Amino acid sequence: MTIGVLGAGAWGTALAQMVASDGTEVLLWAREADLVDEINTRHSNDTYLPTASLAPNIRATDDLADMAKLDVLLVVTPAQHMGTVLKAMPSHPRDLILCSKGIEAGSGRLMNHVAKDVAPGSEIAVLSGPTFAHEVVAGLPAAVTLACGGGETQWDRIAPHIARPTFRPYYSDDVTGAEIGGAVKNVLAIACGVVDGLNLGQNARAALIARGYAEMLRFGEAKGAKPETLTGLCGLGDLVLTCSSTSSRNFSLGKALGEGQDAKVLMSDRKTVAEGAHTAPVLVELAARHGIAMPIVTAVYDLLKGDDPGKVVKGILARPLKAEQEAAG
Ligand SMILES: NC(=O)C1=CN([C@@H]2O[C@H](COP(=O)(O)OP(=O)(O)OC[C@H]3O[C@@H](n4cnc5c(N)ncnc54)[C@H](O)[C@@H]3O)[C@@H](O)[C@H]2O)C=CC1
Ligand SMILES: O=C(CO)COP(=O)(O)O
Repeated sequence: MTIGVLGAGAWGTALAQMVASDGTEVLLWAREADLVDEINTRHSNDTYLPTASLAPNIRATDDLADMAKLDVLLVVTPAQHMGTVLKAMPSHPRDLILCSKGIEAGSGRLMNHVAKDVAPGSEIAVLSGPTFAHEVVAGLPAAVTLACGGGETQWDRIAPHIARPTFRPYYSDDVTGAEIGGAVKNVLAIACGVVDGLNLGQNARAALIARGYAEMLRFGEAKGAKPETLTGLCGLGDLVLTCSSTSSRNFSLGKALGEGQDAKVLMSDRKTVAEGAHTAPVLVELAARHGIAMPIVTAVYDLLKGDDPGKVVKGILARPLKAEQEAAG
């Protein structure tokens, strides 16, 4: 069984290191030729994961044809580029494990639909959960949802190649739920960062996490996700992690917005990806299409367009009172 990782940002690099930790040979695709060189000669990735000291059994390439020949491929590009990168491959491995967290702008498609369209012969799985790359690369314990479109047969085939003593996947067959958890929590993490940047306190943050989670459940229900998937690692687990720490790029982006920095400047200066900023607009569109109220997601969208944070928060608090468990509204 040969295995590789598509995308050498922080998460792709950490996943490569985690898989390589038992001596497995891992092929890591980076789009930057100088990064390929750096990984192969210095075993580091100073741009995206400066804390990492990579195993020598990780080899990097910038040739997509090398990746096509593998049996299992972890796909870890930013969500908005996944379709383009997969399309550029001459063929596709039998198992594609999608690790990116987002929804395709324009089409509104989840990543498993994007991948299935480009690689109809592959079986799709989704790996998602509370996993900061710098902790995983350091070998600290983490657990994830590994949702297998190919069911238990696919799980039996791929789980041994992902599970390591400090990295614990849990089986699910709910690919949609696993994806929705990761995509929606990124937007909610921006909102929690805003609360932090505005010094609105920990009560407000807890309220936002709980009400944001209600939005995630509502959206998940409309898209056919199982609610129990969203109570798990890829939903609530990841929401709690990213809504509580400046290690999250999404949370940090929100914090800067709350502190009054300009959204356009913040986005144009970025080298790393804050997926929530790309997911928020498309999520607002999808929520409208499904007739679902997602006021926190909409507030994040407004902030990213440049609305005043104080005004947006006032608007959220001034909404009509309602039942906590009401299905919509
Ligand atoms: N960093 C983390 O702790 C975690 C990240 N993720 C997810 O993994 C995915 C990748 O994020 P990171 O590895 O953190 O990225 P990153 O922010 O560390 O690096 C940016 C990546 O984007 C790539 N890129 C830029 N322009 C591109 C283009 N036109 N085509 C293809 N690739 C391009 C860069 O080569 C680089 O690999 C995201 O969906 C993120 O939500 C998931 C779990 C944890
Ligand atoms: O998804 C993540 C942790 O599970 C990483 O979050 P950020 O992309 O906000 O840094």
